Amino acid sequence: MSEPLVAGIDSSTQSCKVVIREARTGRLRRFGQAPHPDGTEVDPHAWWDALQVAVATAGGLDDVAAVSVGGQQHGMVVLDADGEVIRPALLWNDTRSAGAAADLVGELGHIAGSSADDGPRAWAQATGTVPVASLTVTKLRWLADHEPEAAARVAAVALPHDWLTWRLAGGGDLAALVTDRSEASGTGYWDGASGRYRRDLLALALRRDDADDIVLPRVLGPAERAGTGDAAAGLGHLVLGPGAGDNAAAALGLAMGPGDVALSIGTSGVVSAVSARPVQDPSGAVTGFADAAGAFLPLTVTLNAARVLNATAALLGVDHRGLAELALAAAPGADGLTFVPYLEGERTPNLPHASGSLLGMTLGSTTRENLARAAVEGLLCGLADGMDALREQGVPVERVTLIGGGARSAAVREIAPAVLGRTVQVPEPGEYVADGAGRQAAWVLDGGDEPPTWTTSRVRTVEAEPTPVVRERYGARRGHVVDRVE
Ligand SMILES: Nc1ncnc2c1ncn2[C@@H]1O[C@H](COP(=O)(O)OP(=O)(O)O)[C@@H](O)[C@H]1O
Ligand SMILES: O=C(CO)[C@@H](O)[C@H](O)COP(=O)(O)O
Repeated sequence: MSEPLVAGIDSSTQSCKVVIREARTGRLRRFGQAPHPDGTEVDPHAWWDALQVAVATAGGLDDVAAVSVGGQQHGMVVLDADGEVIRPALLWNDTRSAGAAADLVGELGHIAGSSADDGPRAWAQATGTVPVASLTVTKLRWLADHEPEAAARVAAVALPHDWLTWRLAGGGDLAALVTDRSEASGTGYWDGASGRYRRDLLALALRRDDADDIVLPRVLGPAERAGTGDAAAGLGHLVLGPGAGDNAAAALGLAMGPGDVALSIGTSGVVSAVSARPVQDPSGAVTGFADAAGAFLPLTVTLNAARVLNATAALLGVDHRGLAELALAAAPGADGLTFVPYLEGERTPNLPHASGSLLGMTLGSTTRENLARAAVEGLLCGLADGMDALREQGVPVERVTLIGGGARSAAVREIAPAVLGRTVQVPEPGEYVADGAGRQAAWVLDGGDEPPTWTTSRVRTVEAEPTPVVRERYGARRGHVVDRVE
């Protein structure tokens, strides 16, 4: 009998990736990818179209037994009573709901305590996370305030991966929408500690008294079947997994355990760790999300990661390889140049209106090499701050693994251990989110208590002389940015 195959999908910010692997061993059979449109507001049908192209490029799903979808977190997909998308989705990196986030934090402070100042603690206790513009709950408040007619039509709220799983199953009935713990925990209206939706917070956000009638996706367990594919589309043979948020899927793909920390350099910069207990950080630096295996995944996220490299390479007129060569040709610390990379505003620290800054420019330091190095060091400093925040929450940091598109840069790989002041594990370049989704699909198919053990990729350990001065300077200078001109 031939080996059953599973597919893992990563519907990420910039593209859709599909890996097809053997269910038992994890051996890679096929891969496909298709781009997503640019922008922080995207019609979900564009993700569906990209998924079709990526699947076709990966040789189709005819011989595949099970599939799970991992995806960018938090995006607001609002559906009307007929299951139609009401407006383009607002993505995790869309900062227009920053004011709504501040309003919601203050309002829960008044409800739970005596003043707006009690808000951060109240939210951390209620949902594990203090809302910022990235979270779905703040996007719903923005909708209620700016497009009230659309808000009044909302019959269901889904996230990108929930909506894609639902479409794979044929769509139709809103009651068929499902999600998993990791994604529910990123909405801002689900309490990871109790495993329950907080419909009072949904009602608060949408300013609707009838929020109990709004369909929220059923939250499935880590290896619970989400049903089967759409028979009318020839997908009836497919078992569907619950899927997961991208960071939780990556944790499955890397088989992370306690002490493991993933540093993902995609559109977002993410520092995440598996934790047996929920984390509630009233400072808002660490979000108390859940993972895809029944535990928790506290993480910190920056809005500025791989695209900082893209922008710097474009400015210098080089490709990724050229940028890495320039950065590695400069001395550590870039002769005193510091690049605070808040090009898209920032989420951690919560500075949605900030712009980036280049500080410490002198006639001597203003070179192409130093600019390239400062860009790499700047984005890594943001991640190093995130790692410190995790530690402050008692999360152990023992092994650090570098993943995401930015990890393909030799400069990022070589400079990361210097900035972080510790060795870094670099697995072979790969699609660890899609792999994690695939591993979940294999787990659902197998039905065991644990996900199958897959052969892991070769891992290189990268060391470097620590350069603490880089973080010291960054720490002293990151407060000197100005707001963007709107
Ligand atoms: N060799 C490289 N050096 C630096 N950045 C790279 C390299 N290869 C890919 N990237 C960047 O990685 C990003 C895509 O990474 P990915 O993790 O897939 O992002 P996302 O999950 O946000 O869609 C793109 O911005 C791309 O330019
Ligand atoms: O907002 C978060 C996590 O809270 C981001 O990690 C998004 O989930 C997008 O991830 P990428 O597409 O950049 O990998």
